[in-house]
Amino acid sequence: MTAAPTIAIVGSAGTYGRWLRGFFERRMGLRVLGHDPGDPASDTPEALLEQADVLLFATPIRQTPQVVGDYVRRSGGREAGRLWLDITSIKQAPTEAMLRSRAEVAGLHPMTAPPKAPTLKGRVVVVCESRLDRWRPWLQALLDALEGEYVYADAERHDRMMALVQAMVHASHLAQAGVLGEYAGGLGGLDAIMPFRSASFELDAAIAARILSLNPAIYEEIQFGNPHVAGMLDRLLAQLSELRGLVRQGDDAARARFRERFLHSREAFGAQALEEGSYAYERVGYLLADLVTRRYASVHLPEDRAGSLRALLHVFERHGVSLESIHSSRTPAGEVHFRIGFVRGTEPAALSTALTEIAGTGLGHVLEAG
Ligand SMILES: NC(=O)C1=CN([C@@H]2O[C@H](COP(=O)(O)OP(=O)(O)OC[C@H]3O[C@@H](n4cnc5c(N)ncnc54)[C@H](O)[C@@H]3O)[C@@H](O)[C@H]2O)C=CC1
Ligand SMILES: O=C(O)C(=O)Cc1ccc(O)cc1
Repeated sequence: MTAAPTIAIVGSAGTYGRWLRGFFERRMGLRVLGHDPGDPASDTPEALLEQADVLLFATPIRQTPQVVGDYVRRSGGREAGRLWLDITSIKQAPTEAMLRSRAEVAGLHPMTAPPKAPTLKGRVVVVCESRLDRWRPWLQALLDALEGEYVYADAERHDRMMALVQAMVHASHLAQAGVLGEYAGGLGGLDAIMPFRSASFELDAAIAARILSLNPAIYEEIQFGNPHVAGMLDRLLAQLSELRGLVRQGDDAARARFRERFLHSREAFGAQALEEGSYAYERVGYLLADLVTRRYASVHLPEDRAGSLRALLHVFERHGVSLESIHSSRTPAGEVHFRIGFVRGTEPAALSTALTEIAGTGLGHVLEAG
């Protein structure tokens, strides 16, 4: 084990492979090799096995156990004393395949698509520590550098959890997307439905849209590649069937049964989870409401120093422009920017002068204004 190991990424041209290369090179200052059939200029598998201390599999879920098996064969024992990692969304089969090598083994599962930020700060990462010894301190250094929120589980427990955390959520939103598609003819599609939205509908539609925008192979495999999913779908379907039966029955007994079930689920959640979840929902509701503000500006403050936000706000104050909301988030480069909403009736000329002054003095970069 070395303090600055050479990393090799299998699947280096993929979405996560590219993000990870940037992370290892820029944030950890490590040498990175990579192989990907999609990138003819990438290194050969043999170069990876010959030169790398850490091998990381970032390959499609369905292929990963087979790809790992291929590397076990090619490596032929050279992997002893090295570390093999994977980031597959399903853990059991890839982990079993990696354990057939002589390498130390850990599985990581970032619960997010590669973010636009340079690290996984604030994002949950599941860690399956399968066979760790001398690489444990370096793995910890990697986790520290990634800045994630870590939860530990063995591969089997991970997959059971994912049947709920991912497969159930995806399945129910895909079902919603299907129903919305079927209703589109009669009601005019999502464009016609959205003006009637509740915050819940907006969030659910956003989740469905997100699922439908990302790599379909991942969503397919999260359903089809996890042995715990079929049982979860049975339960989901049973719950919906029972509800449908009660609604069709429609009498007081059915309503009583509905209330009973409702109360039962409330108890199962527990008072604290209900309170926290409801509060989280309210906060998101305020955020969504702020985002529909007619007049807004997104501003990046290039000077990361105490007082620069105050200086920015002072410009609005001097031009008589009142703020309605202010939120911060990250640009694709990982820089913080502020989205500022202005009160109804804001004078467009005053706002425009203020924004011109902000850009002109270099106080802030105005990324977007409306
Ligand atoms: N994209 C996401 O949102 C997340 C992905 N993951 C996991 O990360 C892994 C990779 O996902 P993505 O980067 O999104 O997929 P991707 O499809 O963008 O990338 C996979 C890459 O692997 C390459 N590949 C296929 N067979 C190979 C082989 N034999 N040797 C070397 N490379 C090979 C492909 O050419 C492709 O470039 C998956 O296991 C997925 O479950 C985990 C969390 C989130
Ligand atoms: O960021 C999102 O929308 C996702 O939920 C993406 C995602 C896809 C697969 C994973 O295993 C984890 C996260």
